[in-house]
Amino acid sequence: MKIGLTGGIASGKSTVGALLTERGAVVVDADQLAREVVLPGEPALAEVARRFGASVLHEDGTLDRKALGAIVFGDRVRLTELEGILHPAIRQRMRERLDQLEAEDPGRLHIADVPLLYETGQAAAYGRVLVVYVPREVQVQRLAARSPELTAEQAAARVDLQMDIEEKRRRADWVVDNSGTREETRRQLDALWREMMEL
Ligand SMILES: CC(C)(COP(=O)(O)OP(=O)(O)OC[C@H]1O[C@@H](n2cnc3c(N)ncnc32)[C@H](O)[C@@H]1O)[C@@H](O)C(=O)NCCC(=O)NCCS
Ligand SMILES: Nc1ncnc2c1ncn2[C@@H]1O[C@H](COP(=O)(O)OP(=O)(O)OP(=O)(O)O)[C@@H](O)[C@H]1O
Repeated sequence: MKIGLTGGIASGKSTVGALLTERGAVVVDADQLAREVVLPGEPALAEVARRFGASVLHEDGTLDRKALGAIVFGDRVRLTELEGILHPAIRQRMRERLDQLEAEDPGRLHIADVPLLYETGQAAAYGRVLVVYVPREVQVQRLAARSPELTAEQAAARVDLQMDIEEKRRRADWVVDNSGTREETRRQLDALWREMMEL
């Protein structure tokens, strides 16, 4: 069965993904695929450069992610334009990667870490969805701590570009609350893993 892993920005998806990997799951990260589809030579990179201009490229032709982020995370219309270029390519790659991994090793649990799983209407593609939850204030705090270049307002604005995390928690099949210590999260994962193994 394919399982979806989601949450909000800086809620702890990668942290939980690593705990699941430790236990034997195979996790495919949509943020990683989003990087692959804009590598030099990929059609999506050419399209991004055409629409957003040379200022979003480094001198060697690779994507300047910080420069592009500074444009799109401050402008919903431009973010939607970027998503229109990248999301179809990311989705296709996710499907291919999961199918390939499942064919190679059907006994394992295959998990897709997709930050925008609910926003992009993909929940139905997964048998179960696990949401990594922290309250909005903790999201903003951890995002600001991880990205010192952002002001508190910019960190809050990035959080608010996504669906409210309380709504994601309501829609979830499983919830891991990552607002406590890493040890507390690990303990929740141990219990959840036993449940997952019985699927
Ligand atoms: C704008 C880009 C180049 C900035 O790159 P950067 O390396 O600084 O950030 P990174 O990709 O690691 O994303 C960090 C986090 O930002 C959030 N985020 C990314 N894209 C979006 C988006 N379209 N809407 C809301 N939040 C987003 C996610 O929580 C993600 O985990 C990049 O985020 C991007 O290409 N975004 C569009 C593709 C997309 O929607 N990716 C989300 C996963 S499918
Ligand atoms: N339980 C915790 N206690 C304290 N800090 C934590 C905890 N879990 C994660 N963090 C920190 O919070 C930040 C966000 O965690 P992580 O990168 O796992 O989130 P994410 O949901 O994958 O983020 P994004 O979607 O933005 O890539 C990281 O700096 C991480 O080290």
